[in-house]
Amino acid sequence: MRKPIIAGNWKMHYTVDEAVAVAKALTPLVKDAEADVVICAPYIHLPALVKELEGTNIKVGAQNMHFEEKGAYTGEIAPSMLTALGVEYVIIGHSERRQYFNETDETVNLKLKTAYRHGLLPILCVGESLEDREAGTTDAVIENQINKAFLEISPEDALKTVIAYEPIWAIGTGKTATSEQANETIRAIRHMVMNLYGAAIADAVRIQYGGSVKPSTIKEQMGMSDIDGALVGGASLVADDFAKIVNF
Ligand SMILES: O=C[C@H](O)COP(=O)(O)O
Repeated sequence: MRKPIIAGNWKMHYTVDEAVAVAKALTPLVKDAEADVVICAPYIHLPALVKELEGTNIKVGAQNMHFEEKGAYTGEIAPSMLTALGVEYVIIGHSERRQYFNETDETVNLKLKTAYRHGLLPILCVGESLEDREAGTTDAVIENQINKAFLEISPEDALKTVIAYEPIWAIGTGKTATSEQANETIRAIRHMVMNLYGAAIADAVRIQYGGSVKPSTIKEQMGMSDIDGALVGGASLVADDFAKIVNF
């Protein structure tokens, strides 16, 4: 039985004070959640959020990190900087990083390896563009992302990964993939994981859906056979809305 996991990705929103206020409002609303709850916030919010959420059931994640341990990488953040704060999760390979910041399948693979080495739990994002979907290449595109992401990664580490399936055309557009579409692709991803690691790991690995998830869509999505949670952008910014999603 896979435990659901709902993660909010606050992207580039809020000042530190605003972020803390949302976290404070969210805490009592999700305290009895059956799902794992994570908030992935901008780097400068992380110390204050870890402090605010200490002793609650809400975990804190980063939205990216560098794959190197340290060095001359101006503007970057090393994994040990995150773990030293008490950050537990890190999003790797979000489509916005792939699209705007030259994230490649190779850097995604390097970042995953670094995350495991530091005990950070990665949320690995994969997904197709609208052109891919219309061309009927969705599964092939995602299989390539999955195979390259997990290159030389052990089954034990693979199991720690949360995979987020995010069709790029559904992110921030209000166009949600239908629950059936999302479930079908997530089932295909599970099959890809099985090809790499066998049935036991494929059955156990948690795979989220992301892309315009809202309080009104989550129940049906979570009722699907293979959807184990959600990576939520816009609707995670408001405590009431995110709580409704978490408490689906
Ligand atoms: O990381 C979250 C996803 O990009 C989804 O964002 P969204 O819920 O605003 O569509």
